[in-house]
Amino acid sequence: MKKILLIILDGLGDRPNRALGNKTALQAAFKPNLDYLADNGVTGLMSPVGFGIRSGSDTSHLSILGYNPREYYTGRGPFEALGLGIDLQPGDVAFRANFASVENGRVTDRRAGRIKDTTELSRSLETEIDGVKFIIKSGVEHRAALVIRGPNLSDRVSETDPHAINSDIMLTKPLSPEGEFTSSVINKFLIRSREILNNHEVNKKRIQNGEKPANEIMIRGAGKLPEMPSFEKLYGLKAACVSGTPLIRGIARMAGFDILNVSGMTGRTDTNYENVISAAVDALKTHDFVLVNIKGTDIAGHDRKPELKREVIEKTDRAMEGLKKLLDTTVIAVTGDHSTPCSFGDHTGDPVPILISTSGITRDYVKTFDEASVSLGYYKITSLDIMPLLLSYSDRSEKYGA
Ligand SMILES: O=C(O)[C@@H](CO)OP(=O)(O)O
Repeated sequence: MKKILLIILDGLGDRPNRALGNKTALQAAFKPNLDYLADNGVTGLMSPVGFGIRSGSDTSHLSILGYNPREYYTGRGPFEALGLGIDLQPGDVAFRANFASVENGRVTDRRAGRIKDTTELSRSLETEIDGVKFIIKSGVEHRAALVIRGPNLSDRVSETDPHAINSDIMLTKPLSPEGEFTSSVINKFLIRSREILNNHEVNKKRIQNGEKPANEIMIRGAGKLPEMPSFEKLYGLKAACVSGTPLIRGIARMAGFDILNVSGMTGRTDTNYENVISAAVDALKTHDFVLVNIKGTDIAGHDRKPELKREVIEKTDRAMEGLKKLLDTTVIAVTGDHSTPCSFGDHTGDPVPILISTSGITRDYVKTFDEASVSLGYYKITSLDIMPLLLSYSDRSEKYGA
């Protein structure tokens, strides 16, 4: 039986970009190590969740790990909260929150200039209103998690993220009668937060320095704690997660993974790629399955920066130099969780390249790892097919039938 290393470059898939000579970032990148693995493996295109679905990183990662989101997904919020170390309790409602910039009642930046640190801002917003406790914890850049705790709370409330700039700021609405109390108490919190954030020293300083203020908190992905069987129970695999992204850490925590901390791992484009990959290689000594998530590709896609996306791919590739040596004992798979084309600036339903490499595998004829090349590869699959394939290539599958 072999070990399994699954490396996910977040938002990897792309479309041809004029700035890169009509190539995708993968096509334009110098990536000898990814190409080596593709050449010495099988490749193909993988559609996250299903063909043409514009999945989020939450539903796609769940499905890649074999948890059908249609069965287990209750919203993004609980995973963000768990990933930030909040001990979510049954009855809590959790949200993903963005610190955003607002001018004259309109959102000018959904990410407040990718602000570096919102810890002080989050601290200033914690409160209790009408018997409901508001717990807010900062994540990487503009990201945060909001958890509300109290009796009779419902996740049947609308989001306040317009997902577009120049849109009016929003309040929540109940999505059904059971969401009425929750919506009204959240709106009190949001109105109070605007006041606090607009007068906060951090924002005054940002404006003085010519930076956008983080003066609005927008929420989305309401959900309660999901119930999921552990990864070990599902597959008999002891698993570890190497990711600087709280959402991914939260999904892995829910699945019972060991969550590793790595020096220099930031969850941004400036992460220490060498440390991330070598921590994963180390973890293979003590674990059967290691999941790595590299977030930089998705950040570059959202920010419409094809050169940056190419750079993230090249840095990841360089850090992967030593992986060839593992192929006798390990199945190595590389893919994305969805496409974030730089030309679109958001997730699309385009399929993502996938490679699976290990010694002794029957190779296909593909020699380079990019969207067009792997379309000639062996597989056209959805994310729900990945775990059965990894189990089979690592000689861990149970026989189906007698
Ligand atoms: O967290 C993120 O990186 C993205 C989703 O991929 O969300 P947002 O657009 O709110 O930054």
